[in-house]
Amino acid sequence: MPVVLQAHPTARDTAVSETRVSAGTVLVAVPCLAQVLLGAEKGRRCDCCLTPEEADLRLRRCSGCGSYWYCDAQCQRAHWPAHKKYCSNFARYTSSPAFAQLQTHQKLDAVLLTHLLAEFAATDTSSEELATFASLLPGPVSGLSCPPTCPLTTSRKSSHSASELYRRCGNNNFAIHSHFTTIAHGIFPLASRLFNHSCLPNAFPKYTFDRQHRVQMSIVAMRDIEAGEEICISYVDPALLDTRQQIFQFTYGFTCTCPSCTALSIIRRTASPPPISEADITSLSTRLVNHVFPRLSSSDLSIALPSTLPSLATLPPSLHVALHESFLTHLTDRFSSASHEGPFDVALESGLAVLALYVLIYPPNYPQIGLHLLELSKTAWNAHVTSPDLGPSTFITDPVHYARVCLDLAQQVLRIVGPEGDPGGPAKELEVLAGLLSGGDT
Ligand SMILES: C[S@@+](CC[C@H](N)C(=O)[O-])C[C@H]1O[C@@H](n2cnc3c(N)ncnc32)[C@H](O)[C@@H]1O
Repeated sequence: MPVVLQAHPTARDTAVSETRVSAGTVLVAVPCLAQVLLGAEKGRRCDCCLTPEEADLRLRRCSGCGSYWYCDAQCQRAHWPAHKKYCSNFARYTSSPAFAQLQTHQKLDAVLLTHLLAEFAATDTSSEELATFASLLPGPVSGLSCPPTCPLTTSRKSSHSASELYRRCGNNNFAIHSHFTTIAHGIFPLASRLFNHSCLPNAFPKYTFDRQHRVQMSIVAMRDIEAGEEICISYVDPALLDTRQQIFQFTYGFTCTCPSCTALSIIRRTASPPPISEADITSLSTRLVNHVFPRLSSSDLSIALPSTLPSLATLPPSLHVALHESFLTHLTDRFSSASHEGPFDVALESGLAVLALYVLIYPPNYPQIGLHLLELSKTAWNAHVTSPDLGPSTFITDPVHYARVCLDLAQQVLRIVGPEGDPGGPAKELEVLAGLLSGGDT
């Protein structure tokens, strides 16, 4: 493992790279200690390895509780040492008034904590994973009231109380995603022990599911990292420009001082209110695109993604209003409502403005940039197929060329994170689109 811990002035420790690593390198791969599926995924994925039900995989239900599903006997056996601690009590627990009155996110927390307590009851106390979890920094709120957990059928007393473990759940809890959409929450003690947060991270956690390794998190370098450089991941979506600092304080107990947060705090002191009228949003979008992609012209629409970060600190004051979360929301709404059925000139122009904002907010190669480039490429292809004449207002005169440029960039960005989550997804879409764009129909 090319990662070592070093003392950090405010965060106890931080992970540092021991050697130079290149973009795409898996820095560490760690197992999941306990996980809980989101409600919408329950019964659709194996509770042990998170593999989704497919035509050739019918999940089997636990006959003891009727609430857990497995690929097969192998997954059920792997889950059983912990699951048997709450299996016979689980149905009574979830229908109890104490559980029923919890909000959805509290129910998830309560079941995750139950799973964690069952792991502690089922596993040898000398387990490194459990010891690492127990040694994690607790969250900021000390008098946190622990949600009701399912009573365990065990006589063995854990040396850790539920409330002690619960204090470590909030700030050491990862959203497990497939194709960059959350499907479950999980505890990965070693990753929690190692990685601090930055809104401009140089690494990204991806998840893979299989029966052999169950659920695994891999921390991937998103760019080349020098020996001695701190390795950080982002705990929240950096695009939460207005709210992320509150989340850090409330959930994690720190104030983020990364270059992006420092620049934002200065910008916020003078920025005007966000634009509301359609005309103001359109004018701001155009100025933003011209600033981020100065080489973009109507004759050659090759988008050049800046290879070094266009810093928020050097954003002209006239563009500071673009950094309100509501502006990004306006643009993404405009893009998604027009990108399937048109008008395509609106979709392509608002989509380019979203890309300009993403390039400012996210670090180079962040998957959201690649996913958005894929959407832009699909939109340009749809425009070519359904409305070959985009009309005089659009600056994109050759949608097929534009689709190719966006596809190439999307491939470059998404290749760095590599295969993750379920089969299919963006990797498959890239392949299909590449096939269409290389066909004779252009
Ligand atoms: C998942 S742990 C990270 C590992 C931790 N540094 C350690 O030594 O165990 C999360 C906690 O680390 C601290 N932390 C993480 N990122 C930080 C940052 N950028 N600045 C200050 N504290 C941070 C906070 O206390 C947070 O609740």
